[in-house]
Amino acid sequence: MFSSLPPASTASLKLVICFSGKRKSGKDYLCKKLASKLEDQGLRTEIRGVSFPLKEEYVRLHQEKLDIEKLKSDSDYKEKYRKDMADFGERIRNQDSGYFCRKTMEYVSPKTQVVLISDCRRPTDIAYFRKHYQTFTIRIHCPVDMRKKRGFMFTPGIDDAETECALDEFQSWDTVLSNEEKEDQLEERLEKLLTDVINRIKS
Ligand SMILES: Nc1ncnc2c1ncn2[C@@H]1O[C@H](COP(=O)(O)OP(=O)(O)OP(=O)(O)O)[C@@H](O)[C@H]1O
Repeated sequence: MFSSLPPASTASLKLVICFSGKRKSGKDYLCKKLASKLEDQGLRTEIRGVSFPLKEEYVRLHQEKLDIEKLKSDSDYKEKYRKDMADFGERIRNQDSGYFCRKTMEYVSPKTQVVLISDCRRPTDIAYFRKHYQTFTIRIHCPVDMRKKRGFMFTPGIDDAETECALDEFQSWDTVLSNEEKEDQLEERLEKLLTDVINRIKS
């Protein structure tokens, strides 16, 4: 029923950058910053999420009138449906752990050179991208106090679930990036990250 072979439409692709981090650690924020720096270097980028096709299929299969754009944003709306969607994703992943990784790559333009995956949550996500593409993996660290300032509130059943914790003990990141510093320190780290990513593309 499922196939986890990568889609064939990624002819120009040089690198898949995998972001991981706890809720409100700054995955989307840093993903956009890095994408913008890569674009400045003349590279065509695209931000995708493992959860994007999950959300799209969840909406398609459910009778309720869900708003996909609101589900992709940081609103209360997203929080309300997060748990049920996670369970839905789990059922599909149990049959094919690479299903949503492959699905999200199906939407990538053939002209895209660097894909940034904003939300890797499991070792199987990392394993999928490493198996099929040249990758660069990034774990974002951000203290809980700072995450709270950015909108995090511990929610039992979500923040202690596998979707939020499965990569806590994962060790083999290409880099660990702290997102607690002041803006100028972060800028320095992003420039270093950009150099490392470009080197990976050239390797
Ligand atoms: N270094 C930073 N400086 C200023 N604002 C930041 C910084 N990092 C993140 N933010 C802000 O904090 C909030 C949470 O960040 P973001 O949405 O990127 O987190 P996330 O890890 O993608 O969260 P989620 O897991 O819920 O999707 C956003 O409003 C974002 O703009």
